[in-house]
Amino acid sequence: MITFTGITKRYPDGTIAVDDLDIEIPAGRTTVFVGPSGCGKTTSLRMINRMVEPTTGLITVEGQDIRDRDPAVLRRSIGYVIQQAGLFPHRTIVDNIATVPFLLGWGKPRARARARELMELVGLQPEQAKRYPHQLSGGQQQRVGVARALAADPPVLLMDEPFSAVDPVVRTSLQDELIRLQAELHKTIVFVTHDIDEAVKLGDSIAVFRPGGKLAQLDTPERLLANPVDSFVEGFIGYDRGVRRLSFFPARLLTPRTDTVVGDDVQAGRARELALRSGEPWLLVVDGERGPRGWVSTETLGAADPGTVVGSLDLVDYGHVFTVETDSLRAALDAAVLSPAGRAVGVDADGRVVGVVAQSELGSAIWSVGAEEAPTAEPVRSDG
Ligand SMILES: Nc1ncnc2c1ncn2[C@@H]1O[C@H](COP(=O)(O)OP(=O)(O)OP(=O)(O)O)[C@@H](O)[C@H]1O
Repeated sequence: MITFTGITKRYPDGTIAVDDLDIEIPAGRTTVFVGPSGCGKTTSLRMINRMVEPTTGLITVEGQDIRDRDPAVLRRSIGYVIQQAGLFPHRTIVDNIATVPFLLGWGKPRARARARELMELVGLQPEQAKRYPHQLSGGQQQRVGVARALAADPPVLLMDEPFSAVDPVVRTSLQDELIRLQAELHKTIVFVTHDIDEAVKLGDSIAVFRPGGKLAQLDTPERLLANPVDSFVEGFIGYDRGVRRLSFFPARLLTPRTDTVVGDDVQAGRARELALRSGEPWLLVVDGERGPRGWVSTETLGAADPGTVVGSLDLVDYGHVFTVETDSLRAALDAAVLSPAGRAVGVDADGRVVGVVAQSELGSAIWSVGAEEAPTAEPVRSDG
């Protein structure tokens, strides 16, 4: 655990970067510092490894006052990852990763063996070991930065906007990798970002800073989205927080309809009867394996020869699907909003159709969870 008690940082020019901060950062979890530019996130982070010294207050790491630790020794026990990786340009990738083990006097063979192990852990290829940083992409350099921070297996990892300089696709994959690594390693991670979506995705808890270096709210992502303490926090997390909060509720809460799903070998006349009976303007057509083929409207069915099989009619693209067992209500809502028929197709893990959810049914599920605490503190994530 890391604790801040009454921490204030006033820079020599009089700027108060952090103002009387009290915070407890639990061990083995990810705590994200988030807030607008200049609100003291980086300063707070750097006080943990004594790159910045507080003006007043006490910081402890695992119960020990960090002022009692030699700063250089302390830093070797705390991994540090920054934007654009900060790699040594004239050292190979393997030697960049082995920096701290070298400093700890491990000896080159052992340090390099450890570095190669870490390259694999963070998803780098062995043949990249002998390259130099400029020969890697930005995303790969960030992976090297993470591997370097983990080299001596420190219990604490400080990450200062580590993924903000890469494009959104690479960024998503780096975030996914970090979630996977953390599930395995259980480090005490303090992660700085100004992106609330990144904070919600990665954080077990989120500390929202307000201008002037004060803590506005410290909470789980789900509680933060449900109950922002004031208008500053509400404005910062965005007024679409209600929709984002649906990520914490499983799509299993929905009951997909099956009476509006027809096989592609069913005749149009029969399908039209089904549609009329269900009162639905669209039927979902599936193939012999229950894979989705597309939507057919009652108009198309009405205009078709009753003896024609629906699979040969003009079908409308079924859009995105959601996986009923593993996706969230938000994924189901996205699927419904993006569907040309205004209905979401729910599938099982093998992509077979489980049923269809209309916007009205989604609406009642969303309404029913409105005031509820989410069943899980972790966003529901699909495997895919
Ligand atoms: N060395 C310094 N000397 C004087 N003022 C500083 C120094 N470093 C930071 N500051 C000021 O302290 C305040 C907090 O800065 P800090 O970098 O901690 O904020 P931040 O929340 O991390 O911002 P960003 O998201 O833009 O990185 C800012 O007003 C900044 O200008």
